[in-house]
Amino acid sequence: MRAQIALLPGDGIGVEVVAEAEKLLLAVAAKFGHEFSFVRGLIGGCAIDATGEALPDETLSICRASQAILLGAVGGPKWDNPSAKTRPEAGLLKIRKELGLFANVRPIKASPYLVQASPLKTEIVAGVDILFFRELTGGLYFGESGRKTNPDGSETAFNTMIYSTHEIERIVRLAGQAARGRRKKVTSVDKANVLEVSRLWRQTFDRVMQAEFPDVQTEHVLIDAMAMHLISKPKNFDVVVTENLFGDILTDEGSMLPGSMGLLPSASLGADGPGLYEPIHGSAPDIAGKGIANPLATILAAAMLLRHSLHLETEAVAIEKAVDHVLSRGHRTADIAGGGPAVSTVRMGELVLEAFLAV
Ligand SMILES: NC(=O)c1ccc[n+]([C@@H]2O[C@H](COP(=O)([O-])OP(=O)(O)OC[C@H]3O[C@@H](n4cnc5c(N)ncnc54)[C@H](O)[C@@H]3O)[C@@H](O)[C@H]2O)c1
Ligand SMILES: CC(C)[C@H](C(=O)O)[C@@H](O)C(=O)O
Ligand SMILES: [Mg+2]
Repeated sequence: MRAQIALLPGDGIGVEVVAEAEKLLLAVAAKFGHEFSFVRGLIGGCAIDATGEALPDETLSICRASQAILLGAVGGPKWDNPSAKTRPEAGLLKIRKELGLFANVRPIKASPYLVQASPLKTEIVAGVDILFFRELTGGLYFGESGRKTNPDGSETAFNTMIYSTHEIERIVRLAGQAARGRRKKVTSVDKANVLEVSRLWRQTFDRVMQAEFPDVQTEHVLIDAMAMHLISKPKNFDVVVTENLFGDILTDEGSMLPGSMGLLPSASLGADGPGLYEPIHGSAPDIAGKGIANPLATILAAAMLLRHSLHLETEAVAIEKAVDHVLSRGHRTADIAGGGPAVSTVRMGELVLEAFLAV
């Protein structure tokens, strides 16, 4: 098949990990006879430096003209000034909103080869397989916000958590559909004991699930309790659906089940148009430029890209198997090495490539 893929490496380790995923995509094209063309775009801090905008129009056009987008990460201390006109993260929020990418799918699967990499006990993490659906274009991230100076010179700032029925319905539907192909359970996470938005979320979830997915088991868990259950009994969860900020926080926490942020990919999907694929982690300024970042999250995001946007299931599975193989042989980047010997970002990319070419 022919496909155009937009590459947006972004900032910090984004550049390092996207380079490794790109090599894998090139190898997929060569091995399976596809024609992939890559177009590069600026996003985040590098885009602010070059154009003054975190998401230049040109990048958006490139993305709209592509079948899928692979993104590294945005942000870093250089652009952290709280009074700056714009921030790198604004570029990411804008691309999600502009492309209507309301569903952020984040699989959290503990590899049998990596149980030692988790700070949690083996009996807790072994066998964990959770699929998060994080709503991505609503909630506190996109509600009305502002800042004003009070008469006494102090300041007040606010953000608004806002959701409408149709925004909740569409993400709940995707979660219900996914559960049907899995263990048929959906957990909805909210704060309905306090927030009006969560009460609407809960009612809408119940209505959609009862009417359209009566065969799927459902439960509600409050966000604070979920933060605990996620690490005390993670095997209780199959599909989890939640609003934007709760999903952001819970999935970073959840990365400690497999053992590292550097292992978790994600897909951001809309009703139509290109999907956006990225690791869940950020630009990791503490390790950027050292060549030690784990590229597996981004390589696995490339596998999700092949599966969801290009419908190349065999190719996606081939990449996932190559990653498994490399981990089964004991190769580790520093984040999952537990102080033992570690390979570099580039070497990990090469090892996956070799394993991919060998099968
Ligand atoms: N999607 C994104 O682009 C995205 C996501 C999260 C954070 N950010 C941005 O990234 C910047 C840094 O944020 P942060 O430090 O809070 O979060 P981060 O995810 O960048 O890093 C958190 C910790 O995890 C480690 N880590 C992350 N990815 C890793 C990898 N692939 N291999 C090994 N270790 C890895 C980092 O070294 C760091 O110690 C901020 O500007 C933030 O806004 C961007
Ligand atoms: C960088 C930031 C805007 C982003 C988010 O909060 O969505 C990140 O943390 C993520 O998880 O993709
Ligand atoms: Mg996050």
